[in-house]
Amino acid sequence: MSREKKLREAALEYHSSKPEGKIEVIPTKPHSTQTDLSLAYSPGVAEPCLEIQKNSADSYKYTSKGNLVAVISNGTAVLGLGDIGADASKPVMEGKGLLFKIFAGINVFDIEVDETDPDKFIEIVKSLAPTFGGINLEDIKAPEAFEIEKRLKAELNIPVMHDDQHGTAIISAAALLNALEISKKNIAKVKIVVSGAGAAAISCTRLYKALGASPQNILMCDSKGVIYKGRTGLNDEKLEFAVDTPDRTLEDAMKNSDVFIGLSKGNLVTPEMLLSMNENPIVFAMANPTPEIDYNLALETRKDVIMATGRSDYPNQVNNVLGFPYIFRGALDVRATDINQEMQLAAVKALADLAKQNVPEQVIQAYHVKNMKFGRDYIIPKPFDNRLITKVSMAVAKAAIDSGVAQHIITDWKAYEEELLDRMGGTDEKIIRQFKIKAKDNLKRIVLNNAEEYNVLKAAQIIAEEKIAQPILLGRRDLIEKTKQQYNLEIEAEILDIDTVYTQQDFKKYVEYLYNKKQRKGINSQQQANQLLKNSDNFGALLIEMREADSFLTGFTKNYTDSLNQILKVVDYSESSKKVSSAMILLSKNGPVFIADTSLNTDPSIEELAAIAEVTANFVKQLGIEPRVAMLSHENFSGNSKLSRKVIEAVKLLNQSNPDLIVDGEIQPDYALNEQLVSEFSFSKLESKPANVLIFPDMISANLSTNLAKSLGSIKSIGPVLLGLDKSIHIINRNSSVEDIVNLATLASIDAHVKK
Ligand SMILES: NC(=O)C1=CN([C@@H]2O[C@H](COP(=O)(O)OP(=O)(O)OC[C@H]3O[C@@H](n4cnc5c(N)ncnc54)[C@H](OP(=O)(O)O)[C@@H]3O)[C@@H](O)[C@H]2O)C=CC1
Ligand SMILES: CC(=O)C(=O)O
Ligand SMILES: [Mg+2]
Repeated sequence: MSREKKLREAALEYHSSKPEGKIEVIPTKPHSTQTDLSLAYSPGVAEPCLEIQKNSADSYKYTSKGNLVAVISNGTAVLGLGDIGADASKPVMEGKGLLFKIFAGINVFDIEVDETDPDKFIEIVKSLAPTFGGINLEDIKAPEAFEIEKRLKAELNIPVMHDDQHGTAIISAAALLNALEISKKNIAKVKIVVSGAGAAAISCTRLYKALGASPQNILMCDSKGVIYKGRTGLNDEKLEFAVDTPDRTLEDAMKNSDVFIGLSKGNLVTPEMLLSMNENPIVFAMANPTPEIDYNLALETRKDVIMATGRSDYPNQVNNVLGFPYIFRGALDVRATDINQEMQLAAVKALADLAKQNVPEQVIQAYHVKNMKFGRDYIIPKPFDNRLITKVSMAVAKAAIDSGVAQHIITDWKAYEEELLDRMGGTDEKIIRQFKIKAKDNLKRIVLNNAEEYNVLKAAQIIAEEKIAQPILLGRRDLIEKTKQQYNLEIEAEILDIDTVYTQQDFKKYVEYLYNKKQRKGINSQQQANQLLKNSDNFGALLIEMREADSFLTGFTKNYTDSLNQILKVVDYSESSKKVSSAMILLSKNGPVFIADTSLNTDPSIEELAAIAEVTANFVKQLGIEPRVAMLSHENFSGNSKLSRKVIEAVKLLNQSNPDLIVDGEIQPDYALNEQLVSEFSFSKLESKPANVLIFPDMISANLSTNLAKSLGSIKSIGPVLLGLDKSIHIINRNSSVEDIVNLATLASIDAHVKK
């Protein structure tokens, strides 16, 4: 089956599967009791109605208006499909609604209006306006679109934007600035050919002019060919771009041009036309769904082309999806009365700048590549980049305030940034963010072992860039450099070359230190110490023992206990009064839950169980969280089984050694984690609040339960963290993901704040 046919079938199946379409409405307030209904509806609902009657601005306080946008179309220019009517435009409008929601948390009512007369259409939209915080006009053909937008902007005091005009202009301008930078061309000097003279083309070209493009270097073509001075029957917008030129066709126009902007129809550009352009041509074939020239055909035709389309399935998607969600987010958040040019230019700059920053791991994974970097194939951020919401929306909100169209002034930008991130991310992301904030408080030096591995190197890049810690790369220098080059990674970090470190002058001091410390404890000659330190696990751990760095992360290429056994040869754990154990952190919707011991002590004794609880609780305190420890068993406060009696004895020990620690058991996990259920035990030290530390009676049950929760509950986790050592040393699971390494490094860094 051809690619097109497959896509057609998949798209029809996607839309027709139950429930049909792409959007539903979900209540946001409780609605399960009679009391709830008497508040949601009659009689309670009358109260907010009367408040709004007194002060119409209160509709933002008592209704969802402030976060509700209308996506309105009359179906006259639907994508590049043309005038297919209001009815047929609905899938696109629902699609815009979906994108508004997933990328900016904005609710949308899509409204398809069967009216092509501009005056009547304007009246209809105006009469609907009280429902909405903003209006996104979509797929309305030129020239009517210009008049419709102009009048609605003037006559309504909520933000109105015709997406095909300004959304497209903003994105394509950001991409154009970056493409020009890559091809080392000057916007004021390049010859630009624009195919299309409709809503999108006119508005985009106006913005390029505002950014420095020279009017005499721009040739615009519509369905009848080049728009030249003297051509009859041109509307005002087209007249604005009429130039003196002998060129009459798109083919003529494209000769010796530098930039092609396609906002017209599919397959209008031939390979010959592309070949007639200057060196390093920039081609934005943005018609949807079929570009003016196919992506692959363009690249087969010439290698030096910087190519973009409006589609998701090729690199460089220049599509207004990168704009409208964030532009409206910023505008709604400051209750802007307009979306003006200052706000649009701020969005252009934010987008162009973002493309030059390193790409987050989550985006790289979504596109199944190893790295993306500013260049020919990456001139503009990807839609799944979750930095867009902060970068673009904040820039837009700020520009709205500075240009005087905001009714709500943001002063605490850090808090606004947090609000945006909270709006989009789940609790798990919020928890990780808070850990990162804590780690950044006191920048620690963290040694990352096996740094020649891509995942470790990429994690190091993120750790350095986000200033979570200062990474030191431990591994083979030649391989580290090779991986860096292969994946185009730039990392600011010192390298410790494990292959040459022992040939260096000061290596002796490590050998002597280890020998002096561990003689009579298994290392009884300098030669033995020397040999041990050629192993990177041992060497890394010794660096922390000797305080040459603050934290050590290893384990990527080994199994957990092999790494641990190496480390324990070097660190002084026997002097530690605590139990060496490990904990996993589940990032539940109610906050982090710490589970121990998940990997080391198979069947701990009473004393060991108490010690595991103690080191875990201490670690939780270090993170700034008050530990509430539940000692788990298969029954609640009954002591019927041997297992439960072990747990009860451990609780007693803990009560003696740590009288202030909130700890109790034996209790079942479902009770310990549920506020209502735990309050059944009024005598318990947990005092009606759920626990956040779960100590299992043995390692197997802890390990299996954690895996079960992660798999069935799709809960994210961090860990395991290694507890009970005097130093911050942690072991990642073999082949951990980049995200797992970064998260564990974050906790290791906080651990190092305390363990000096
Ligand atoms: N990638 C993106 O983000 C976006 C892409 N677009 C795409 O841009 C295109 C235009 O959309 P929009 O401006 O809203 O629609 P309009 O209906 O307002 O404009 C369409 C324009 O295309 C011109 N055109 C039609 N056929 C030809 C042809 N054979 N040669 C040259 N020009 C031609 C029309 O010419 P005439 O004036 O003579 O009728 C008209 O100027 C669509 O394909 C749409 O999908 C739009 C918005 C965003
Ligand atoms: C992307 C878009 O809005 C269009 O093609 O019309
Ligand atoms: Mg559109």
